[in-house]
Parts: sequence; structure tokens; C-alpha cells
Amino acid sequence: MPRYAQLVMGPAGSGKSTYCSTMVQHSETLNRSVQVVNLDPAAEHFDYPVMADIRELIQVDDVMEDDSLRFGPNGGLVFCMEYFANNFDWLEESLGHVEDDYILFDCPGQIELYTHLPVMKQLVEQLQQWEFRVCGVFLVDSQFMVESFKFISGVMAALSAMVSLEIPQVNIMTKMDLLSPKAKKEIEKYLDPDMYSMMEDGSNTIRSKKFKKLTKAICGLIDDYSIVRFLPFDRTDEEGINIVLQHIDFSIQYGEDLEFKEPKEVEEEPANLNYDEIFQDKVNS
Ligand SMILES: Nc1nc2c(ncn2[C@@H]2O[C@H](COP(=O)(O)OP(=O)(O)OP(=O)(O)O)[C@@H](O)[C@H]2O)c(=O)[nH]1
Ligand SMILES: [Mg+2]
Repeated sequence: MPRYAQLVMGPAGSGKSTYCSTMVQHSETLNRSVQVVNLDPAAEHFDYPVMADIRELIQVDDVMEDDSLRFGPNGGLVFCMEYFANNFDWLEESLGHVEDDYILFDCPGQIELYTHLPVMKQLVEQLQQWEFRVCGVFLVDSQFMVESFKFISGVMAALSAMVSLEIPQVNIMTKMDLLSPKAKKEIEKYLDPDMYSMMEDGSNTIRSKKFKKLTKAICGLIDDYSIVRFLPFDRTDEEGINIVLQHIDFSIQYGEDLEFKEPKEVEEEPANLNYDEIFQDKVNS
């Protein structure tokens, strides 16, 4: 039986840890067990119970304090993640092996992990070897998506994770509850974007003539192949959270292998009932 994993990725502060705790709470209401692994060696705050925490293996502060390494916060994080990739047996031990496990991996926010460093790809391959079906969940803060040029750079960030990890990926715009009603209306066009008209939009902020051709080619490619789409995520909207979860479940075929549960049998009538006697009583009366 397979196990299931969501790799929760996205830029710093995009809402990854909040997404994980929201999903855990939501799953509880559905009677589903979802666990979280913290993979951020610099994490300070999160409010979900962890099944494993990378900080038990290595911490950024320890790496930065090491005089022989002399790393800053970002170099320190990269070192930690490479150390993690060389010690996947720690993860294997922490995960154990429970069939049908559904695990969220709360990843760090450094974007280079998803663009050109090999560690996340190595993690995906390792999880697949352990029979996990893995879905990438890429989060972008909706407040940084309400203008054409910001949207295109968000799309490119999501796309580079998709290309480098080669797994199904669901892209999400977070913090929808923080948008003003005007911005909420404005963002609708980015949830189902027509990239061509976005380019032609006179009010847009893509002004540079020099790069217009390149931007147009990128927009055309994304539009023609429907490569990137975003789902809205408002942590206060249960129905919206459920739609996101359904998309992810569908991409990793969660539920298809679950064992079919027989419906409860209706209680049989007591076997010692003698219908002839009852019938006779009725005839006599
Ligand atoms: N209102 C609102 N605030 C949110 C939402 N999601 C996250 N936040 C806030 O945004 C901030 C960052 O959220 P985190 O969940 O810590 O983001 P993160 O991506 O885990 O951040 P790093 O791990 O530092 O990269 C916190 O103050 C959250 O409370 C949301 O859906 N709505
Ligand atoms: Mg976090």
C-alpha cells in the first residue's frame, strides 16, 4: 500500500507553516489523520504537532556558530539541507512505516532549494523509493500577485519548482482573507488567467519594450499549454480548503486504494419468531 506526501513549498513567509496547521485541523474535522514533518532547520514558530523535526538532526544556529564553517543564515541553511540529504536514514527512522500514512512536509522558504539545488529532488526520489506518492504544493502570497508583472514572476517561481521536481504540483495563492474587496475582484482574473490579454492590457505594468517579446513568448507558452494555475486559499473558508485538498488528493490518487468498508448490516429479526402462530392468533381474534 502506498503512502502519501505533500511537499509544502514556497517563498519565505508565504504561509507554509500556517497551511500545514490549517490542513491538520481541517483533516481532523473530516476524521482523517494527517501528520506534519518540519523540514525547516531554522524554524522558530509553528503550531502543529510534529511527527519529526529536522532540528533534532541539525540546527542552523549550530552551523552558523561553527568557526570552521563560518556560514551566514542562508549558507547555513543550504549546509543543513545538504547534511539532511546525506542522512535520509534519520527521516526513515522517524517516519516509521504505517500504511496509508498521509504526511505534510513543511519546507524552508529559501527559493534556491526549489530552483537549482538538488536536495529537494533527492528528497522526492527517496520518498518515492519508500513508496510515497508525492505532490508538490507551491504557495505564493496573494498580496504579491495582484499585478501582471508580479503574477508572472510568481508563475515563474512555481514553474521552476515544477520543472525541477517532476511531480504533480498544485499551486496556491495564500492569505486570501487579507485582500481588500477590490483586490479580491482584481485577483479573479489571475486565478484563471488569460496571459495573452494580460500582455495587451494597457494598464499593466509591463512597460519595458526591450523585454516585451520575451515576456510575450513566456506568457504564450504558459497559456498555450495551461501549465500553471493557482487555487485560492483562505484559512477561514472550510469549503475552499476542502477544494484544495480534493485537488491534491486527486493528483496523488489518495483514496483509490483504501479498503472498501462494507455498510453496516441491518439487524436481522429474531430467528425464533413463529409466524404461523402469529397468523393463527390474528385469524382467531
Ligand atoms: N491573515 C492571514 N495570515 C496568514 C495566513 N497564512 C499565513 N499568515 C501569516 O503570515 C505569516 C507567515 O506565515 P508562516 O505560516 O509562518 O509562513 P511560512 O511560509 O511558514 O514562513 P517561513 O517558514 O518563515 O518561510 C504569519 O504571521 C502568519 O500568521 C493566512 O491565510 N491569512
Ligand atoms: Mg514556516
